[in-house]
Amino acid sequence: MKNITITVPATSANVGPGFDVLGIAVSLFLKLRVNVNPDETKTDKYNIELEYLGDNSTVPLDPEENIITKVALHVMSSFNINEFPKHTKVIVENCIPLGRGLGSSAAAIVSGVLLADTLFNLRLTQQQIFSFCLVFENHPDNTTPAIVGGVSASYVIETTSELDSSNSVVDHVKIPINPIIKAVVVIPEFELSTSYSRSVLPKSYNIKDIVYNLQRIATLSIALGQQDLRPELIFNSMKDSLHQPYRAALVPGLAKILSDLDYKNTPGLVGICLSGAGPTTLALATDNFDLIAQKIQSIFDSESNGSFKTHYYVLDVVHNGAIVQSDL
Ligand SMILES: Nc1ncnc2c1ncn2[C@@H]1O[C@H](COP(=O)(O)OP(=O)(O)O)[C@@H](O)[C@H]1O
Ligand SMILES: N[C@@H](CCOP(=O)(O)O)C(=O)O
Repeated sequence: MKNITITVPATSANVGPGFDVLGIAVSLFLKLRVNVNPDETKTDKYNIELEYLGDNSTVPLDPEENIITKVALHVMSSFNINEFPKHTKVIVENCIPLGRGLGSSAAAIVSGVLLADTLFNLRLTQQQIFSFCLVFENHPDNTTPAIVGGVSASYVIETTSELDSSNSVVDHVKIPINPIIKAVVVIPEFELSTSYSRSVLPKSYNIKDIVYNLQRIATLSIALGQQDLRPELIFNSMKDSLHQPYRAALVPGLAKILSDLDYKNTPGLVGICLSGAGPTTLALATDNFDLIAQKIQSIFDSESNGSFKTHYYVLDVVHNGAIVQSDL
């Protein structure tokens, strides 16, 4: 019997102005416990048996449909491998809420690539891992920090087309973040798929809005790592004019949260934005974490007329990214 554990963190993409560029790894995890037992007689499709712990009842278990195994099969097929080793059992423990803007799909994709890599000792380079992930999620702002940890900025080169990212290459840089900063995420109890939340964005933008974000992404990438944090600099740098204004209609309360809370009226708060494609909000903070979360929750409550509940976590930034432990 051989055992592997793959752990991949949740990620909060965009961090305000960095649409499809910036992401931050935070301490909620997807964990795969894998064992390979060639003596077991049971044969499932592709030799793989999947089991989810907890409530992930909407997730398909068919290996061709499930995102983790689908990604692993894709990676394997590019090495002419068509089935998992006999008999492979994967137990999935997922603490990343689905469809909430915390990178659950990115974590699943990364885990699928690492699963294939580890089972078959493919020795994929980090660049190959990035490229395989891009086939399934054509913006690298979640997958990069899920792989490398911390806060990262990524760009894509050699994209052949929107549909075929297999020849694309991702490069990235890690952005220092002051260790006193934590991530307060307030999570509405409804799902918002990333593809739907992308569909409401305009096809073209006014140059004023583009410059607004360019100015902020540059200042934010330095401001986050400064030893003497300047809350006003981070707060103003985390504003956005490319996606949040359009997504506000999908997230009741978001507009008021972004306009009412600031670093002056909420001590400890250094910046606030939509997490990924939503509906979660991300507040970066140095103190008063629970109070900040409760303030955000009360706006969600009043603006949604109680039509949905929320819960929150105070999370650490995860500096190491995905981890594979294996006795293979
Ligand atoms: N651990 C997982 N196993 C299988 N499918 C998953 C897993 N995590 C996410 N998914 C799939 O990804 C979908 C959510 O992806 P997406 O809309 O991009 O939202 P987000 O990545 O922000 O959570 C889920 O509805 C589910 O289909
Ligand atoms: N840049 C993407 C990020 C989506 O993140 P997710 O966690 O919601 O999948 C976007 O804003 O669409």
